[in-house]
Parts: sequence; C-alpha cells; structure tokens
Amino acid sequence: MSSSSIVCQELSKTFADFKAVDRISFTVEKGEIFGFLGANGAGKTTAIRMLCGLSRPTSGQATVAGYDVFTHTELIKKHIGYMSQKFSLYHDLTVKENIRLYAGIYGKSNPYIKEKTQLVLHQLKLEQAADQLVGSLPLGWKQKLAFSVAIFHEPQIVFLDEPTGGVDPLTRREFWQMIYEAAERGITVFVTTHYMDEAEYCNRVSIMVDGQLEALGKPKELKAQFNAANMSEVFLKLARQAKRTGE
Ligand SMILES: Nc1ncnc2c1ncn2[C@@H]1O[C@H](COP(=O)(O)OP(=O)(O)OP(=O)(O)O)[C@@H](O)[C@H]1O
Repeated sequence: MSSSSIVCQELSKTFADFKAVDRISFTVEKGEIFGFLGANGAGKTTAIRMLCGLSRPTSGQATVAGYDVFTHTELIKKHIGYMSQKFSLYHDLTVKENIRLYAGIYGKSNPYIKEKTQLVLHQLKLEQAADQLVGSLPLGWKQKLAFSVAIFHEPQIVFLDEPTGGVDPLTRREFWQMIYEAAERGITVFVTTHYMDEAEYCNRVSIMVDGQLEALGKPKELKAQFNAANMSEVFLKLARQAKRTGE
C-alpha cells in the first residue's frame, strides 16, 4: 500500500460552465502538514469538499486514505476528521456532550470515549469547564476543542478549513502545537489558512489561483522560486494574478 494519504490527479469541479477547481494534481504523504492556500474564491473549499467525499468531482481522480472519491465516499468520511471555523461544535451542548456526540458518530466504545475524554480535557486544561456549554467558551478554546474532537477517533487525515480564523496569535501558536503533535502521531494534516505565518509552519504548501494549482513546494523552496523574503510575499505575487474576486 502506498504511503500517500491523498493522491489527486487532474481533479476538477465545474458549476454549469464555471471551473471552480480546474485539474489540480498533488500528493500528500502520511503525517505531512500540507498547507492549501489561495485567495477568496480560489477553489479551496470546493476542493476540500471533493476530497472529503461531500461533493462529486466533475472529472479527474483522487484517493483519500486509499479510498476513491467517486466510489467510496462513506469510507472516506469514516477515516478522516474535519473542522472548519464556520462549523465545528454545537454551542448548546456542553464540552463533554460535544465530545461524546462526535465520538459516538465514529462508533467509539464507551470505555474508549471515557478514557480519551479525560485525556483531552486534561490536555486542554478544560477539566473545570467539562460541563459548561460550548457557546460560553472563548473562541480560542472552542477552536482547540473542535480540533481535539475532529481527531478524537484518530483519523488518518484531518482537514482543517481556516481553523484559526479570528483567533489571537498566542492561541494560534498553541493550536499549531496541537497540529504538530497530531502529525507526529502519523495523522496527515490538510490545512487552509489566510495567515501567512501559518504557511511557514507547513511541511509543504500549495497555492491555488482561480481554480488552478499555481505553486507547490516547501516554504523554503517557494521563497527561493519566487525570490521572496517570506510566504506572504510569495502569496501576494501569485494572488495578484487572480481574476476572480471571491464574490
Ligand atoms: N455550489 C456552487 N455553485 C456555483 N458556484 C460555486 C458553488 N460553490 C462554489 N462556487 C464558486 O466557486 C468558486 C470557488 O469557491 P470556493 O468556496 O471553493 O473558494 P475558496 O477558495 O474556498 O474561497 P474562500 O477562501 O472565500 O472560502 C467561487 O467563485 C464560488 O463562487
């Protein structure tokens, strides 16, 4: 079996005659932290939805955790975790109830849920808040909890769609520490972000422009390729070519 977590070849998604994602190809290795960047409207969410088995591609091929995005979407959903800034936890359930709900969806046993819940609460220093409604937690805590919940079932891959949007720099740093720990355990991390300091933390970064993958490499390689001092400059050089407005 291949060590690649994601293999994507010429994957496309068209809405009527609009090419939201246009023949993107890349491979993500097991345990890699893969950054997926692009300006608003570049096609990131559409691509993630296809890779998570939520949207059928128009053409191309892809496997995620070894499963085909056309024929094995249910198995893909079982073997991945997903978190986004827009949707993560239920605000009207407590911390513990949210954990139990998601763990139950993934079919985890009661002893597993009990033991791991204690571990997660301890790691997040949330023991005292276990019975509080999630809606009452500060955003940074919510996002860290949402990430822990997304990987509670130890998926092969976790997809993070702008996980740190609106979160303060210190909490973002802590969030990224959690990402590193997950990757060290062998979980592949596929992450989109608009924060260019976070792009520097990725093992490799891809940059989409108007539905196409315009750059792919380690941050160091991309900076050399685009003669840029940092990832922000790399991103701006590419994003300036974009014709889409993201509206
Ligand atoms: N269901 C749909 N029908 C028609 N067009 C769509 C649909 N979904 C997305 N699009 C269009 O496809 C393009 C890519 O959208 P997408 O949400 O994938 O971009 P994105 O890179 O994730 O942007 P953002 O950073 O703003 O989330 C946009 O022009 C969007 O309007």
